[in-house]
Amino acid sequence: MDTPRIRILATGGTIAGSAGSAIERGYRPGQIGVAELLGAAETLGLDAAFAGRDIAAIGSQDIGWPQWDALHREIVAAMADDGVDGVIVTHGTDTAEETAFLLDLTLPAGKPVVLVGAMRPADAVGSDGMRNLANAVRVAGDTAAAGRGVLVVMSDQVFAAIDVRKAATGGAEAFRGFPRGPIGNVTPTSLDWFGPPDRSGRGARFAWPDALPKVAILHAYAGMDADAVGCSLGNGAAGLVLAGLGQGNAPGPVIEALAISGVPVVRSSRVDQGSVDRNLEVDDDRYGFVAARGLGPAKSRILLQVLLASGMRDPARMQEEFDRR
Ligand SMILES: NC(=O)CC[C@H](N)C(=O)O
Repeated sequence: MDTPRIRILATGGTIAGSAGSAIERGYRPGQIGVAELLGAAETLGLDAAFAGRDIAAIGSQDIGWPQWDALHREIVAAMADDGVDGVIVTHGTDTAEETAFLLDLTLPAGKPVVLVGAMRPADAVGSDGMRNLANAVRVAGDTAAAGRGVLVVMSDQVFAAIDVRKAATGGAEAFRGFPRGPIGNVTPTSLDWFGPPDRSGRGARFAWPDALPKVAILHAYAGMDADAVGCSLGNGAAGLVLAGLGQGNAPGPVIEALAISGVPVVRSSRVDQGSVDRNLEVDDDRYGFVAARGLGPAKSRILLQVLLASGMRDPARMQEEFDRR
């Protein structure tokens, strides 16, 4: 293949983070702009041609609608540009799963779109940023990366947006995939996919919304009372996601309050692994709840926001979307 032409959209995060010294513990994410990032990437001698754009320079804990809207617009433009073969988004790791999944729901299968981050700042000893970026270049430049949805590259592994979660607060290998683990292994000089693309030719699942409605996540715990439900509704939540116990459970009074909340309710789990299925201990049919299946709370919230933005209200229709992969 000809030298792949990669567009890099920078948003910040630890991959652009700096402590000012290799032995400094504290650091600030989003300190290194795309020009400097590209300069560093050029020195690696990768077989790729780069162009870049700064979308934001933030820790991803601060990401939200304005950055997502800009990012989506830039990626759509890059997909339509004959001079671009693949897109890389540099991103903080804290909310990479949310951004990746939102883009996954709203972009057509076409050119590869790859999110990449780092767990150690650029000037730390053993920084993982440049290796992850080199790996992302390898993936974004591979035509077989298209048709797999939005991808996340971390620690020599490729994850699909629908599976990926940040599963550890520290260490370079902080990302896991559920229910599928990684769908490929990557190094700067190799790329192995574990199967063929599963989304080839698919259009965008949802149109890009005009805005995302307010949806709250309620984290369940032993002894939880129903206050959180009332607070969220009082603050204008248009939907609620329960980060429930085990299979999406919560104490009886919480379930009862959710049932009469008058807004769509998705039951997910605070547990990292496994799915939440319908009508196991909670009678979803009776209460009108939606079971999150394989999606964790953060991604359940994104999907519920997109469904609400599309005008959907019927829990049965919503369940079909949560059942889809
Ligand atoms: N490893 C990281 O990228 C964390 C830095 C920051 N909290 C962010 O998510 O952007």
